[in-house]
Amino acid sequence: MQQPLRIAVFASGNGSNFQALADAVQAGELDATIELLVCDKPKAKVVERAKLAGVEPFIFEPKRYASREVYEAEILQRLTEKKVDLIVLAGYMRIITDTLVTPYYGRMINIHPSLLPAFPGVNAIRQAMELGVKLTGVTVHFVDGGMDTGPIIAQRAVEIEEEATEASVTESIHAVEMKLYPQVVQWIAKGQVQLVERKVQIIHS
Ligand SMILES: Nc1nc2c(c(=O)[nH]1)N[C@@H](CN(C=O)c1ccc(C(=O)N[C@@H](CCC(=O)O)C(=O)O)cc1)CN2
Ligand SMILES: NCC(=O)N[C@@H]1O[C@H](COP(=O)([O-])[O-])[C@@H](O)[C@H]1O
Repeated sequence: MQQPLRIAVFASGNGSNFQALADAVQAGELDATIELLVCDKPKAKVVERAKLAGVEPFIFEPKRYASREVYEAEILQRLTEKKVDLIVLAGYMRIITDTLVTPYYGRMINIHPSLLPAFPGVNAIRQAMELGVKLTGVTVHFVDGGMDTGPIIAQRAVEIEEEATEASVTESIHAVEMKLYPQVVQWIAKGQVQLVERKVQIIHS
């Protein structure tokens, strides 16, 4: 009997993706345990969601640390104590340094609200709307030292209708994310995701 995947979710905001993962675990649809929520914003709604879900929070304030590397070293210690297998970035709005990328390369993923490599970084939906693209979407990728440059695991397209607004596109993208992210984490939990150099192969049973 395979042990559940031990994951840590990193988030900075509302936490709808965290909630989708926690709900999937609760519903028996995700063979994982959420061992830790790491959050850089003490007042973020995701902290409340974690408490309601019984997930231990590790909340930190970057400005209280000498550097990114210092707070990431403290986070790494907690991840090691918790024997975390996979880091899941879910709206975590901090650039991650090699302090975490090096030990967790191939075991750290991110969800991004565009079809990378288009529109990396923050405000991806606004970037897409301002450029007038007709198709955007969602990308789940492994995290490397670059910004949204890691090997792509899965993508889903979202059409931008004529009368669409940033709010309506955000709603459509969130709906896709909340379905896709738990699916991808379950593929990883079942050993169905293989990273070969910079290409990702999904083994569908
Ligand atoms: N090494 C990596 N770190 C992160 C990645 C990644 O692919 N590689 N993805 C991001 C998520 N992200 C966009 O997808 C992103 C998050 C944050 C920023 C950013 O500039 N953050 C500022 C602080 C913003 C704030 O004060 O709230 C910063 O870190 O100085 C850009 C892109 C997660 N990390
Ligand atoms: N650059 C990363 C980025 O923009 N991530 C995006 O932040 C949102 C978090 O929502 P949530 O807090 O409700 O899960 C999600 O849409 C995610 O794709």
